[in-house]
Amino acid sequence: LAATEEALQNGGAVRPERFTFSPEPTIEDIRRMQAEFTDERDWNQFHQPRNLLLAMVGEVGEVAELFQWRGEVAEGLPDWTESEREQLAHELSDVMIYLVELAEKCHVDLPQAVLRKMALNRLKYPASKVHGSAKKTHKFPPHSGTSVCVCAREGHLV
Ligand SMILES: Nc1ccn([C@H]2C[C@H](O)[C@@H](COP(=O)(O)OP(=O)(O)OP(=O)(O)O)O2)c(=O)n1
Repeated sequence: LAATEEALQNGGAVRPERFTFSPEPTIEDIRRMQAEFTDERDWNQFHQPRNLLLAMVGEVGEVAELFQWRGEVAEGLPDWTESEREQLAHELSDVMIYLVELAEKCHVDLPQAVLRKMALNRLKYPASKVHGSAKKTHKFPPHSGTSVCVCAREGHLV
């Protein structure tokens, strides 16, 4: 029934089901688990913001290495082996772990910051204006991104 409803909404075309994540762990769960990991090892002394940023960028490089020289790959990575997919899962997790800890150490409440940023994205790229086009049709004036305060809940302006 759901597929039929979606097909009707899409003018008859059946889209493959979207891949979704598990609801847990939350970003706060990840922050807490990584905090426990670093506390247990007395590693906070090394985990200042700049070091975490460099560690994260290094892990982004490791993700890039997995895609290097392969050409474009289709969604779901159909031609990758299980081992290559697991390697990718490890490297993406490393990026996420360092990103979350970097945000923590910079006192950025990441889940809420994401909501505010998505609300700004919606304002900058109204669906009615940009539908089907990847062009940058509108730019904020310089510095407005840092001074505009948007209150957002669940990605919508309130
Ligand atoms: N000082 C450190 C070292 C590691 N980690 C954690 C966070 C990352 O999730 C993971 C990174 O470990 P490695 O530096 O060993 O990197 P890789 O797992 O990618 O191994 P390699 O670089 O050998 O491929 O371990 C950490 O929090 N702080």
